[in-house]
Amino acid sequence: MTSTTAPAIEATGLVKEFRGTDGVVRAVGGLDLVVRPGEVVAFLGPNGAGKTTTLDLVLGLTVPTSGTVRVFGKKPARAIADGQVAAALQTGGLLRDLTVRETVELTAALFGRTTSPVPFLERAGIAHLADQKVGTCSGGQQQRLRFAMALVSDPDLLLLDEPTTGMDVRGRREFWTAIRHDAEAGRTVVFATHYLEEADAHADRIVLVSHGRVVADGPVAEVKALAASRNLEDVFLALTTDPATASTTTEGAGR
Ligand SMILES: Nc1ncnc2c1ncn2[C@@H]1O[C@H](COP(=O)(O)OP(=O)(O)OP(=O)(O)O)[C@@H](O)[C@H]1O
Repeated sequence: MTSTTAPAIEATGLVKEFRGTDGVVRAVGGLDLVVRPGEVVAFLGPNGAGKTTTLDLVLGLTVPTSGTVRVFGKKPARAIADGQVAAALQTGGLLRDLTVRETVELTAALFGRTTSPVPFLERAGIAHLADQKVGTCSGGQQQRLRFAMALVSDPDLLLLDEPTTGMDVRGRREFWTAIRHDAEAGRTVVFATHYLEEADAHADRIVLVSHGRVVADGPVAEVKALAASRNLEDVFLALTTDPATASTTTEGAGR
């Protein structure tokens, strides 16, 4: 990891619209966010709130309709090329016919590294699956593999989209132990989740989004206090509404 004073993420007036059959969907609607190096941030919000789209924008997988996003002061593509950011996304990124070991070796090769895959497999708790074909791994095992792949470049910023979905209890515990260890070593971690207890237990800070905008942002205790509640679920329900009820606009741009 490298040391830098620039924000890990700086999003300003970020907007992303998609053209759909019913008009234009505003997935991200003017999002402002600064994540400082070393923070562990939980990104919460109802289905369709814009979490995945925001992570895609930070990764440069899609371009903003308007607004800007910088990663360690750079355009996302530059930060990725410099190995400063990596992600474990919900789907994709895996070749079914490779083994687990080969997958991590290939990832390392893409970064021009000849490092052994074993430490990454161990940290993701899947060393025992090294010779298993990816296509025969369970959903939770594949999630762990995506995590192992994300660790290969030793990124300064790790983006995780619903990282523990499909993981069993032991998997979750090992995963969060690994994340905490990384955070203590200075890695910035941003994770989108629907598991409020994971945000409560493992994040330093919660960013709650609804309809593509930040509706609450602060340390876990502060966000809970917003609804005079000790229960994060109450805050979530009080501050968010169902994006399915959101109206669409008729103008805008696609991906
Ligand atoms: N490629 C796309 N084309 C059209 N609409 C899209 C596209 N990607 C996302 N959307 C829409 O943008 C909105 C935000 O979606 P997004 O996946 O970012 O939400 P999310 O908060 O990650 O949801 P979830 O919790 O269900 O994963 C939704 O209304 C979704 O249908």
